[in-house]
Amino acid sequence: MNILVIGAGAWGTAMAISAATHPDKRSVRLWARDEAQARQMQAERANSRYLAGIAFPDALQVVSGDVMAQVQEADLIVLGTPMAALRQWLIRLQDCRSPVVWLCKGFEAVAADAPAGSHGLMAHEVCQQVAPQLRSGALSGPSFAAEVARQQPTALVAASAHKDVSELLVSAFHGEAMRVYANEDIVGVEVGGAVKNVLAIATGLCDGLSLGLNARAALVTRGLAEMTRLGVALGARVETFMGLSGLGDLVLTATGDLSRNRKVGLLLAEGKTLEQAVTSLGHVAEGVYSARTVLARARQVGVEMPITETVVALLDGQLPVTEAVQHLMARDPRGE
Ligand SMILES: NC(=O)C1=CN([C@@H]2O[C@H](COP(=O)(O)OP(=O)(O)OC[C@H]3O[C@@H](n4cnc5c(N)ncnc54)[C@H](O)[C@@H]3O)[C@@H](O)[C@H]2O)C=CC1
Ligand SMILES: O=C(CO)COP(=O)(O)O
Repeated sequence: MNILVIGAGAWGTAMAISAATHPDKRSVRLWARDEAQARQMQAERANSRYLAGIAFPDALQVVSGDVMAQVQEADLIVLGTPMAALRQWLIRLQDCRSPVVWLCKGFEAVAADAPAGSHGLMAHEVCQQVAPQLRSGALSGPSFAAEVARQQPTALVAASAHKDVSELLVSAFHGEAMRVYANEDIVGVEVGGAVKNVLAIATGLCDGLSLGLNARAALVTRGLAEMTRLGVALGARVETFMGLSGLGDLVLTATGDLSRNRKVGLLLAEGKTLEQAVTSLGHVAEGVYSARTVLARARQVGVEMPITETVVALLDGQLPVTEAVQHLMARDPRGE
């Protein structure tokens, strides 16, 4: 199988390493848009900017330049870019004959001053809009790039409306260190992947303010409830939220110190501005860009998401960090 990964950040690189170490021989190319970065990776046989200290396997080739020539030769195209670049890539790849899958977890961003009622889309909705003929899907689930790149055991979920696409994803990545489960519920998988990032900002804040383990467990549990409410209202299945891309990724991201979204919350608790927090990461934290859209979509379908609402107020500078918890605790009592 010939796999092309587009986007050489932490996650694209980790998944390219994972596919290239698969016991069944694969040819894996990792395409970087920055030619200087590609040359450096070729020389060092590592991605020192995004995944320092992890050597590339022999079957991984780093490429740059004319991407469409690379696309022609691929049996599977994996988009490893952030959500913000997804739309432009799907437009470029709309006539592609091979399946295209994405790794990004988020909803399209909306500007703070966007007209009321405007909202961004989930990745599969963007695909339906700009490239409906593509055979496409998403790969998601609890997975820190550094652990996947070091071949530490990981389980992912392959979501697609096309059975042959999820089967291809399973055969591309399922191996000794990685299990890949298929799931037809792409709405549930994408809602889980996007909302857990927003909730991880909240738990980072909670832990940074030393509010305790009880508070963190409450945020994770009530966060799962609001994620599930939104997903079901958008057409997802409840069970998906008990799976890898729901509870699994929420627990990982909300409690794991490798998470960039959690780190944003920790940095805000330290008194950093949002800009300082985001700049210091050196990687994308999708929750920062998705939170407003998650809330807009929730309001549109009449779903309450108090934790997300609090995170949005914080990110928009409408609520001081120290008042965020009182904001949540002051809510009227209700049934669980
Ligand atoms: N890092 C992780 O552990 C995981 C990340 N993800 C998701 O994967 C996505 C990417 O995350 P990371 O790789 O960690 O981000 P990153 O910040 O480490 O790297 C992003 C990469 O995308 C490239 N890029 C940006 N715009 C591009 C464009 N238009 N064309 C081509 N390349 C472009 C950047 O140059 C950079 O190499 C995010 O949506 C993230 O939520 C999902 C699972 C795990
Ligand atoms: O999606 C991830 C783990 O599954 C990575 O989370 P962060 O983007 O918060 O690092």
